[in-house]
Amino acid sequence: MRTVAGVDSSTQSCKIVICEAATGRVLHRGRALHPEGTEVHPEAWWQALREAGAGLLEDVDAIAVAGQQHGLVAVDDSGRPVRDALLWNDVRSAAAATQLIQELGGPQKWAESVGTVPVASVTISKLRWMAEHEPELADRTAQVMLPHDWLTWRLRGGPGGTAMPTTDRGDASGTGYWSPGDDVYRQDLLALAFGGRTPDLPAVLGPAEAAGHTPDGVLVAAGTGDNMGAALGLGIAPGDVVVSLGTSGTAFAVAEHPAADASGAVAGFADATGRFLPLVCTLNAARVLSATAGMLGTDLDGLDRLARQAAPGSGGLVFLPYLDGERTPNLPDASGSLVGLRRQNMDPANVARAAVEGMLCNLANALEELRAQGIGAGRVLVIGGAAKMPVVGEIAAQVFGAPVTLPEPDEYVAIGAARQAAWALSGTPEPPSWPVVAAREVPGPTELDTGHRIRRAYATAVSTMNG
Ligand SMILES: Nc1ncnc2c1ncn2[C@@H]1O[C@H](COP(=O)(O)OP(=O)(O)O)[C@@H](O)[C@H]1O
Ligand SMILES: O=C(CO)[C@@H](O)[C@H](O)COP(=O)(O)O
Repeated sequence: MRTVAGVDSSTQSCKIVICEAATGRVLHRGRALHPEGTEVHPEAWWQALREAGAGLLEDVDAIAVAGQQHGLVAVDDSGRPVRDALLWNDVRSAAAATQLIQELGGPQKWAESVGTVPVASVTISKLRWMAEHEPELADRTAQVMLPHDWLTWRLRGGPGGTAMPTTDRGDASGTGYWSPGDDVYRQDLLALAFGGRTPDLPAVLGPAEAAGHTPDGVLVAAGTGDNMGAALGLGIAPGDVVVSLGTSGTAFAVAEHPAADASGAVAGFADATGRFLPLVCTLNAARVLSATAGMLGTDLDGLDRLARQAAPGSGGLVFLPYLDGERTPNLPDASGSLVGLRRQNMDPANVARAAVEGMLCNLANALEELRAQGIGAGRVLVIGGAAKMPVVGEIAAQVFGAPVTLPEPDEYVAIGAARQAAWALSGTPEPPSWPVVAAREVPGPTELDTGHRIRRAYATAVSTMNG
């Protein structure tokens, strides 16, 4: 039996699944935590991968890594990182993004050039920040790569070895200097951002192409970004929209054509199959719930119980979930707020429910941004750590005003990476057909008024906050 490993190197942890290559059956799982913070040394991801894969990776036939998108890994001419990686959720590059938009002639130009209008998260904004604030490190930067590129290279020997770094279309599309429409690096934009410097960039591999082999001879597939991995793991159909509630909240769909949204809300990414992955990303999702649970002196099960005790609308409380700033809407310096407190509604149950409603209203707006670009209209699948909380699926249906599909909780990013590894191993034109993911349906609301009321209250609180 041939087996493949899929790695999800996401913000908070590294998760690994070992699957039967022909069928996708998951045989083993591993997990290890990543360090906290928005700056992380890339070797910490490698250590976590080794810890999560201990005793699992020796006998696999192929492996692929799907990683958190956008993180800036800058290395010197010996391949060693010149600083800790700046992650997608590090907002220090917000002003750099604004400068870049102005310098190219506005958001439309960016949307047309690379499908994405820069925000703090995007790699190109981080390069500009580094050029401005750490010019001596920028001068030492010989090559720039992404978290999954680093791990893929590390698997193949990394610094000191003979292998050259690689990436794929999906992850390259989140850099801001690769065009998904034209399939080329935009060296001019790289130079614009990085003070005229043009460090080396990894070769962009096709979907089923292999990056190479580990020193032990295991095939290493191209890998991809974590959201692209989830799309491949779920095997979504045209029209399906995935809402992922991990550290980030994302809403995305597979599309035949690249997106170019000048409003900046929808990022026009590429996917891991040769198509495209228009995506809206929020900075705040699952950790809104863990932080609220902590504040209320309970755990996630306790938060679920409390949220069920409150009525829809949380007695008039609105929780704006911008605890880590926000990316969509683009409010990098925002903080969270609890709006509408009265003596009568000020209890843990209302606060718990308001946190879930607030997180999901932010994602409901993301779904609307996709719809405004003509994307979606089919099933809404909710995945990610926070989807494990039972009340989340119910409130999602209410706030989205539609039925919600809850795939059986699993590591779909890692499964997608494993499927990519099986694809590279098989050499077939299409990915191996793995079984349809088991899912539970939460019916849409019997009346739409309650959901509308919750979303109106949320929109009012947002516009009051924006002055
Ligand atoms: N039962 C649960 N209810 C709510 N949140 C959960 C639950 N289980 C895990 N989480 C949260 O999910 C998050 C991890 O989800 P995951 O999708 O793995 O994120 P990431 O890929 O960003 O690392 C953590 O913030 C964790 O607190
Ligand atoms: O920046 C984005 C998407 O553009 C994030 O979705 C990151 O890819 C991190 O993902 P998670 O760790 O939250 O899964």
